[in-house]
Amino acid sequence: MNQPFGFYQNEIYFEGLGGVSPRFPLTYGELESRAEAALGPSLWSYVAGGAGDEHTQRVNVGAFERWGLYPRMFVGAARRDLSVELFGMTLPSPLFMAPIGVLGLCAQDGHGDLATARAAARTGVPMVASTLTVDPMEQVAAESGSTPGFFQLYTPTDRELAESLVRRAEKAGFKAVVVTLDTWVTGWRPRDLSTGNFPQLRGHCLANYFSDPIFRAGLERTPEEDPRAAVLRWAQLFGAPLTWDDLPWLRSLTELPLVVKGICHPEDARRARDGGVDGIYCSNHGGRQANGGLPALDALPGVVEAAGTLPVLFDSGVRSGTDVVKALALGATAVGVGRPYAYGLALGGTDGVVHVLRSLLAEADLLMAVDGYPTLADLTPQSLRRVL
Ligand SMILES: Cc1cc2nc3c(=O)[nH]c(=O)nc-3n(C[C@H](O)[C@H](O)[C@H](O)COP(=O)(O)O)c2cc1C
Ligand SMILES: CCCCC(=O)C(=O)O
Repeated sequence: MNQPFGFYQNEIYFEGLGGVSPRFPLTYGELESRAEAALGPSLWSYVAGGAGDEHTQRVNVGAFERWGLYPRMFVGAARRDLSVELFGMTLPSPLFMAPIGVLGLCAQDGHGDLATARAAARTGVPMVASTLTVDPMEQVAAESGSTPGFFQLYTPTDRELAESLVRRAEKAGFKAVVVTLDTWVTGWRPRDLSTGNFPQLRGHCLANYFSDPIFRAGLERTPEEDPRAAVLRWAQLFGAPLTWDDLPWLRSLTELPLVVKGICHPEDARRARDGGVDGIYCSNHGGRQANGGLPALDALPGVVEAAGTLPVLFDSGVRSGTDVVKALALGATAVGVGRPYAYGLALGGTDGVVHVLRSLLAEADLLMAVDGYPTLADLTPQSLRRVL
């Protein structure tokens, strides 16, 4: 489904909904409540939960309500073009799927990363595959068809292992490497601490490590023979607390476009740009890591300015097509959806993810039609007004 988006009117009302299905929820509230029932208490609290009292998570979402889009008339936006250039590729829309570790477990059959990659293939919306997938990255990459996929790296303390993961990602055909900087240690997450529920510690979602020759070489017995020891080894290796001194090494890991995720301060954006990255990913991890209170959307304009000509990817709090449009107007090149697509996966596998993505795109597209913004270039900070 790589056609330009701009035909939703016909698709939605006359052509069998174009992947948007009335079987699935059309409001975020209903999506959330049905996902809660489908996921069950422990997975639900892991996916839906955040750091501290989840203030940051809430303000991430609330920040979008503080902006309003000016409607413009006499524009004749009969056809919209939502396509975007990113890392030398033309994507049909600016939407992408943010990396979600444990995503695999959200599908009824436990192979949600593969189901999501199939949704990427069907929609043209790229998936950023987490390091923490249930199935190895090679299998995830193979399911995404002609839609480019990106690999998200959690940088282990063992550099050889990091290098091996990146080599495998290149070989598997991923088109960019996204290094997540804000999660070398897990944040204070009361919901998970109270239940002792960290799926990774039960050995879930560690396929990329357990299948890795460097990881395996560091074990006395294989993960199949002694899964407990393998999980403990993983926990020791998981996250390197990186400094700016490590950026040249990260840069040297690959010739693929390198993106750094978790940047919210303009000064960090500037230093990353000067350090040779190809993209800046403004995100506060959906409020799961720190409860510092800064909505990611409020950090976006400063990051965009500091990034200069580099593309800026954005996530954290996107719940609707109007949110996508507002993030674009504030300067994002591409906008990531997180929890909502995991909920779609929980409800309906690949079809559920396609539904969520197509609903977001349909709503964004229709907003651009009605309010008179036919292309992404028409969306600028001047298109918005602060309303609260
Ligand atoms: C259950 C869950 C697991 C996540 N795992 C990862 C991960 O493995 N790597 C990563 O960079 N970000 C991870 N994230 C963060 C997302 O990429 C994204 O930043 C966040 O979901 C955005 O917030 P939102 O979902 O509230 O919009 C995870 C988020 C959730 C909800
Ligand atoms: C150690 C955390 C890995 C998954 C993740 O990023 C998240 O749960 O937010």
